[in-house]
Amino acid sequence: MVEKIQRKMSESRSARWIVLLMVSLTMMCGYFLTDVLAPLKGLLIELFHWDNTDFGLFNSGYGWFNIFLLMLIFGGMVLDKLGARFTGVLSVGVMLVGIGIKYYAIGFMDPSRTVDFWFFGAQTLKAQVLAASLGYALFAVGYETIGITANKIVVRWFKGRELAFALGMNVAFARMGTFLALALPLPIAKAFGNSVSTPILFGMILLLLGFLTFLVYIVMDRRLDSERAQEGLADDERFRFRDIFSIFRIRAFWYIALLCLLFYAAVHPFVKFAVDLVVQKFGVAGEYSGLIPSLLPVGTLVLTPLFGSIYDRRGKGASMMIWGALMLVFVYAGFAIPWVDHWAAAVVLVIILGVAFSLVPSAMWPSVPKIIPEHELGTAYALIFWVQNWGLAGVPLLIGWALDKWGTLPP
Ligand SMILES: NCCCC[C@H](N)C(=O)NCC(=O)O
Repeated sequence: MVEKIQRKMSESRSARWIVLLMVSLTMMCGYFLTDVLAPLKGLLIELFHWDNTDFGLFNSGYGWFNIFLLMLIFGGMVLDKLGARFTGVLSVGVMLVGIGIKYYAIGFMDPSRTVDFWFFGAQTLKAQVLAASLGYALFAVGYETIGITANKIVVRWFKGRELAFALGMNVAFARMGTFLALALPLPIAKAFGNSVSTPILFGMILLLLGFLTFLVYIVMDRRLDSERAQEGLADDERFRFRDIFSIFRIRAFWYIALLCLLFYAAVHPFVKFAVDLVVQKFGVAGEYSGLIPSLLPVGTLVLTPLFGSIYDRRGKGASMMIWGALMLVFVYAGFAIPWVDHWAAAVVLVIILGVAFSLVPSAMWPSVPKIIPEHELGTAYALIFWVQNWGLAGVPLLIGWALDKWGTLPP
């Protein structure tokens, strides 16, 4: 009996849910670290004299290597060529080095030191901001690559079964990471005498635990491979560089990539600046300011798997994405109208944003394997993330600059 269960890994329901849990925990730690500094903006300004542009620049660092050095696309190709196990370990390693640099910059560098350099003209920057941004840029390479790796793993284990629900669960874990990143860093920093670096250290320890859970996945995935090899079902179709061009020729791929760019560029920067928005526009007192933005990931925790399971049963992915996009327009119109300034309006808008932020990802990610073959999936997800990263990097920079230029309150 035991032997039968062991041999039939591919059909074991519990095996695939354990794989999902292990990989999702790794991702959750990455998501925590991505936004760990978001609630600490006030402390960065108070203790290190960062301004909005510094904060915007730091956040834009997220895309520097992924976009300009094409690291994300290479990550996708490595994934398709060398497999999810190798790519996952590499990604976590890169994340740890990047976050280590950021920890050093925030915890040990002199905040008043500046550096002069040339980049489209003479520039002077705070050395601490530059080092933290470079660390963040490196971290983001590993983090984005683990994102596409996780998607490919879930597709491998769940294709033909409850795929959208599983991808939705994976996103839900990620959102839990974002929620913890909004809720925990400030209390942790305060508990350690206003130490901005301690929450980063806490995140690094979490990521090491996430690495251990990834190792559990590796063991199970190896067994699945040997089972498939015994049954003569080994995945022998290999990715070739020219497959990129066949991905480019699929029109639906471009629609998804474009929606991904516009949608995520609107939502993720909101997470970074949301605390500021509820304080300054909706007049919410400082200590409660993290609560309203944290409703966003909490709602998506339940809704993303729910919408995913609806998608598994009924389809209609395109309609779900269209509805999500329309809701987003409504929400930002509400944020932009000056007389909509009651805290209750902020709560309602964030809840609607949460519904939109569940609808679109729960339909978008499982739509990709419907149009792209599995051996090109890593590269296809990477290309979509690459397009998306332009927005993730550019919009925070734009917001920081706009706040410094037109913000009515001092930074
Ligand atoms: N700060 C999180 C950025 C996540 C970017 C990533 N490329 C992604 O889109 N992941 C899927 C998701 O829905 O978060």
